[in-house]
Amino acid sequence: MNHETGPLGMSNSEVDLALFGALGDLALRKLYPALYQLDREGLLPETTRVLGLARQEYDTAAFQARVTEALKQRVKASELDKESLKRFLARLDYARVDFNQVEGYEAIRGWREGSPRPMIVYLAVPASIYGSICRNLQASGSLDGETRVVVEKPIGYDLESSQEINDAIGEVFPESRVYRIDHYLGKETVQNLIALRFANPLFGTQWNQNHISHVEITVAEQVGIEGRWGYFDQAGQLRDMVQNHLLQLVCLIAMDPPANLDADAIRDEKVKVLKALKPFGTESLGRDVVRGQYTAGTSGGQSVPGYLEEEGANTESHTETFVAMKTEVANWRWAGVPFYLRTGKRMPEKLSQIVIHFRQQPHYIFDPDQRSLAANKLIIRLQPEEGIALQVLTKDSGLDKGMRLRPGPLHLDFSSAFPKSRIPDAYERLLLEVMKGQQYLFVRRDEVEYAWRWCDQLIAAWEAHDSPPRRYPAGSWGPVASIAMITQDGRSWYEDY
Ligand SMILES: NC(=O)C1=CN([C@@H]2O[C@H](COP(=O)(O)OP(=O)(O)OC[C@H]3O[C@@H](n4cnc5c(N)ncnc54)[C@H](OP(=O)(O)O)[C@@H]3O)[C@@H](O)[C@H]2O)C=CC1
Ligand SMILES: O=C1O[C@H](COP(=O)(O)O)[C@@H](O)[C@H](O)[C@H]1O
Repeated sequence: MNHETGPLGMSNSEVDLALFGALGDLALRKLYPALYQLDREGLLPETTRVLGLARQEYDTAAFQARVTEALKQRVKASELDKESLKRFLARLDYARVDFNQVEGYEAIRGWREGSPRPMIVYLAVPASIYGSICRNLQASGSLDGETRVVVEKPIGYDLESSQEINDAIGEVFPESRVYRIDHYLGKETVQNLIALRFANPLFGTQWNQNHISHVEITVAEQVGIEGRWGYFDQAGQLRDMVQNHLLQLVCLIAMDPPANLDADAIRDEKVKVLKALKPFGTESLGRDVVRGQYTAGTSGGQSVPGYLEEEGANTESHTETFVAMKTEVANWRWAGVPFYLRTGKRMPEKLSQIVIHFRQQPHYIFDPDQRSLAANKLIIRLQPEEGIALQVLTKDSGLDKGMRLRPGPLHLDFSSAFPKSRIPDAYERLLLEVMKGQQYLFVRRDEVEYAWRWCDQLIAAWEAHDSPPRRYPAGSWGPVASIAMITQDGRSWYEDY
């Protein structure tokens, strides 16, 4: 094992992890599989222990059995070996606690008795109870000056509610010990964006409005709302996906080079991008933003219900399950370069990709019929099949082709380029970084707030117009208007890879 050594001679990642919401969806689907994989790869120090906290009547053995069941559903059988599983389960304890009652928090102190390791408190619970948990942790004497807290998105529903939540966390934890998760920042290719942009002079010199004509970001989900009507109908796709994941991607594409890789150097640059996002006015709202809601259709060859027929649905709902928009980062580097964003549920496939479209050569000398081909594209695929492809033009081979051009990719497919390395899930990376005490992949308070500020003005404009979302059948690429939105600029959503 290779862990850096920290204070007290312990490795920086030697920690105790208290997991609030231990029997919830996020914990079962994402956190235990990620912790298990870290353990299996030898990245969890032997001393690391996990205390699961929830209000159900379990004992440690029943909890371990529930975690085993979750791992069997989520981890490939070939990666779930007996020895690793046994070692992982031995780290787990359980305590039944009502998070709103300070009395139950004694269980944490008991579990921590004598531990020299810092504690990580992971709040896998609704944001509405973050404040109450932080206060109870403090009142029960469970904290020390090293405890870190991890919180999930969405932080609030708008700027005001996010400020209340962040204030409540901030009364107990300084910003340097708050880790706000946006799991897109843990995805392998998203981190590669930083390497690609700032390690390659080839791109560094071209990365601005002189050389880039437009940027596309598609985050398409095949799933619907997965039984989360209660949460999703209050949120909608703008709050659920754009306010956090898509705006983080915009930041990483548009930010200026940070002075170094320190968390605050990176986050300072991201905040500048959020501040420079152009707000929508009445005219641009109608032209540059499309909201959609799925109706019944097919997904993966199966018939699926429309949004208004999902379990628990309110048939009057105008909540959007799809958004497409054209926006701009109004600054020196990006003025005049459209950023086209689209994200939706129940699309034909799961596909997250960024396409950087470079400008054409100023003077074109090849076949006029091929002129539309004549621009390079950089395609950054986040999922599935993570990879990066640069589309370049070469001469078509063959004696009869003359100087015909042929577009083709210079392709880096991560799984074939690095065949032995498993691509880790985002939560593995993020958990590891919290354990090491490194914040650069986590979102600072001002980032959350500037992102809300921009979304709030858009939501206010929608509410003022109160028009229903456009319908699109499940299994399609969204409302036709989202295609018209980009074709009105003489462009189209990129579909090949
Ligand atoms: N699920 C996901 O894929 C994602 C989730 N998130 C965020 O992660 C967080 C957790 O989400 P998710 O796992 O889906 O939520 P769940 O509702 O599935 O899980 C929450 C857990 O917290 C427990 N809990 C809630 N209130 C209390 C309380 N007062 N006392 C004791 N236990 C309590 C619940 O217990 P009980 O079952 O008894 O109510 C449950 O175990 C949320 O902030 C969510 O927005 C973010 C991205 C994706
Ligand atoms: O945060 C969320 O993300 C998921 C999509 O994540 P991905 O890693 O599968 O792309 C989304 O389904 C969910 O609604 C949202 O809350």
